[in-house]
Amino acid sequence: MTHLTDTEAAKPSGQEIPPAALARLTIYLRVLNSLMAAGTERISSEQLAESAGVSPPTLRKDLSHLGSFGTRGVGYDVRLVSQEISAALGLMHEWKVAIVGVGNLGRALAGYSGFSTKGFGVVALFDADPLVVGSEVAGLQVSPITELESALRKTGANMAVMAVPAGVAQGLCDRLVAAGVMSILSFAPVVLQVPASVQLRKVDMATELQILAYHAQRAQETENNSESSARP
Ligand SMILES: NC(=O)c1ccc[n+]([C@@H]2O[C@H](COP(=O)([O-])OP(=O)(O)OC[C@H]3O[C@@H](n4cnc5c(N)ncnc54)[C@H](O)[C@@H]3O)[C@@H](O)[C@H]2O)c1
Repeated sequence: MTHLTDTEAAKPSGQEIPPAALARLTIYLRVLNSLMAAGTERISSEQLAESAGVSPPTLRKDLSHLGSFGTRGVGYDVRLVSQEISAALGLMHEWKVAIVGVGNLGRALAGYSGFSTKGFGVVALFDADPLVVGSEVAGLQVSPITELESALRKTGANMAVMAVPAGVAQGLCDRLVAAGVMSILSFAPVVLQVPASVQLRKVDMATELQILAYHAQRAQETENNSESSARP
């Protein structure tokens, strides 16, 4: 069994972490944070890999993007690795999130307590509907979308979540970018254009469900084929 200590070597500088590794780092972070909450101080790479559902070599390769965690022996220091991952993911930074569109989804996101525990504070809510503007959601008053730029400045929001209909998404996205928001997460089912310097992530649930349906169908086909070939 391989154990590693937390001795830190020089970090590889300026290298971009591949997207698949980045996604897995968030899983390691979740596992490490629950271990920390349970009072666990050290963990072997095998145990951490198993809890995260990856192979130990994958785990070690992913963590190598953050630097070397060193010598064999006593396992990973849970707090240290969690801090390193948080730093690499930009989570030591204070993220102030504005939610644009306070309908079904925006309202649910605004009230989600998991954001603040992960370092994302919702600081502003915007909507265009006069019935929604001025109402209080998750302790914040919904601002009119006409005040987007001034309220972003006032609150210092540096990240935005768009939960608006597809038809208005590009226009609002352009306004967010012009106001200096460089990180945007959109739920609108539409392709958005942003300058290369802006990070845009899209959550497309319909596409995810279609991919899931494809895999479920493939699994069913494989099962049917193996059953028919097993028949005498
Ligand atoms: N609800 C879901 O489960 C779900 C799932 C996947 C994707 N989506 C997508 O997320 C988006 C929001 O979905 P929803 O269910 O919350 O819709 P919704 O109609 O309940 O909410 C949309 C909100 O956007 C506001 N809005 C409209 N135009 C605006 C503008 N120009 N400026 C600011 N606010 C504006 C509306 O007033 C409304 O409050 C949609 O694009 C939808 O397709 C929703």
